[in-house]
Amino acid sequence: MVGRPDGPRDPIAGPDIPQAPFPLKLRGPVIKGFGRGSRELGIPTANIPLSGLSIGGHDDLESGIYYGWCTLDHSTISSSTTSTTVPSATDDTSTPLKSSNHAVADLEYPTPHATDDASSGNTVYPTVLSIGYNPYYKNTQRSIEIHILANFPRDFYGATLSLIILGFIRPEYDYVNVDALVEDIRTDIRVAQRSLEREAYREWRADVWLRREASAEWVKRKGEQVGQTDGVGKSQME
Ligand SMILES: Cc1cc2nc3c(=O)[nH]c(=O)nc-3n(C[C@H](O)[C@H](O)[C@H](O)COP(=O)(O)O)c2cc1C
Ligand SMILES: Nc1ncnc2c1ncn2[C@@H]1O[C@H](COP(=O)(O)OP(=O)(O)O)[C@@H](O)[C@H]1O
Repeated sequence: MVGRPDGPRDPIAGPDIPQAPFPLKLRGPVIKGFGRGSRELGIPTANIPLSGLSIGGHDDLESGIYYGWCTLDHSTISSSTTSTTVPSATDDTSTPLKSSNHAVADLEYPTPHATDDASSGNTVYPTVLSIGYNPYYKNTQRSIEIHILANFPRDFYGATLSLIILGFIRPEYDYVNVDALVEDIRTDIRVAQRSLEREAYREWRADVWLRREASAEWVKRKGEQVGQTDGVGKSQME
């Protein structure tokens, strides 16, 4: 795996209009990751199961850092987030630490866009995400890790996260230390923010995929498929 190349980063990623394979539409329940995002990096990332990529047949999507829009449906939290039922990517069954975002606390996040009434689950957030093996940590399993450009008062494990990926920023790299990784993620956040401000990217916030009705329908169908015992998702380690 390559280390990060020297030199300045581009301020914007991707063409003025999203091009194939984008948009990519993913959905899944927020599950536990390795607990490093908040604790070690100060940048929380919401993980969804790898099976989220299968929805559009994107299992072989290139690993790397992407940006897009997402929504959260909090209504699935109460039914699927006790300490025993949240699917976990680790063997760690301890209560997750309260999220901490100290490495990005100074970044100004835009006011989220409400396509509808915010309490109805249709608040659309800009996101930057990593799909891959986190070479700095040498993971053996691929994971989908989504940092939402917003400040949340508490964790939302079990929420259903719907995502539209619109662009690719860079491949994953290994780093000399954690500060170098954090610095690049901070740049990714700014790149994502600027890239999404373009009109042809902004208009995707209104897509039906991000609406609560679409996620509710998906949760219902998934429940019918797997039965009541399995909850709404699988662990990403499966
Ligand atoms: C925008 C973004 C870029 C990232 N880039 C890299 C990278 O280049 N190399 C890497 O090893 N990990 C990268 N990561 C992944 C972090 O290492 C990962 O989020 C962290 O290990 C937390 O994992 P956890 O949520 O499973 O605890 C990136 C994460 C984000 C959100
Ligand atoms: N801005 C944010 N973006 C993503 N997740 C957030 C954010 N703020 C709080 N969270 C919460 O923090 C959790 C991620 O914290 P993290 O330390 O990375 O743990 P994990 O390894 O379990 O993913 C998410 O699952 C979510 O519940």
